[in-house]
Amino acid sequence: MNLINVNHLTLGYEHQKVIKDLSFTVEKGDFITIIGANGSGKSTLVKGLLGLIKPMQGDIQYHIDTKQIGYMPQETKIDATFPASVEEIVLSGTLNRLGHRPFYGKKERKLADDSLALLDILDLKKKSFADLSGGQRQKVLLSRALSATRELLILDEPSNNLDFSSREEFYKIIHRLNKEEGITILMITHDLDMHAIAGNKIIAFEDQEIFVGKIEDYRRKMHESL
Ligand SMILES: Nc1ncnc2c1ncn2[C@@H]1O[C@H](COP(=O)(O)OP(=O)(O)OP(=O)(O)O)[C@@H](O)[C@H]1O
Repeated sequence: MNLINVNHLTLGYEHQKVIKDLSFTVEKGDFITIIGANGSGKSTLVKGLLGLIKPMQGDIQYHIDTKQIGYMPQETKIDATFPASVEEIVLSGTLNRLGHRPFYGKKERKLADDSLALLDILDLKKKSFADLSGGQRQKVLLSRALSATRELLILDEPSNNLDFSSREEFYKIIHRLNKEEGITILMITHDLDMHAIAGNKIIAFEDQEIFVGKIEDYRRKMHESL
């Protein structure tokens, strides 16, 4: 089942085209890794998928309620000294579900608790975000995205700033969410270690072209070009 169809998409800013004629599909259960050098267009693609910038050419067709797309930004884009508790941050993931109600209800609180429990960090609920380690903060931000949706998550460099073991743990969690919870994942990563690149599909921004395909085909291509 296709969740998103990207058709001949060209994206960019004013007169600069960053992504040209890109086509791919996001199917339910996919785990798509997005790699590429700094400035190659990864975040631009995510902005396009989130509807924050409009296609210059081509289009994106959604076969999913766009409210069911959860986004986890780079941790560096969040002020770590932001004076909020873990609970408040994770609850804010449910804002889209509130509609016209001004306050969080029982349902939202349960969802936030469930999301924390899913990542085994319910014990952090009352802590201040500012007091957490980098790895814990990433999990809190992932819990917030899970409070928004269990359908499709877009993760922007979730392993940024994490030490080796926290990174390994984080990748394991994301894989579990994909395999066991059936959550479709699109993940930007800077981690070019082929072992870290996992999932079933890859979008690789290269010098002259964008490779879209299966991870094993990408591995083979890289191997052949050595
Ligand atoms: N708001 C903007 N206005 C104009 N140009 C932009 C804007 N955001 C990004 N760009 C340009 O678009 C190109 C792609 O940037 P983008 O942020 O998508 O790259 P990226 O692959 O995500 O990089 P990084 O790995 O550093 O996050 C770059 O040349 C960048 O300067």
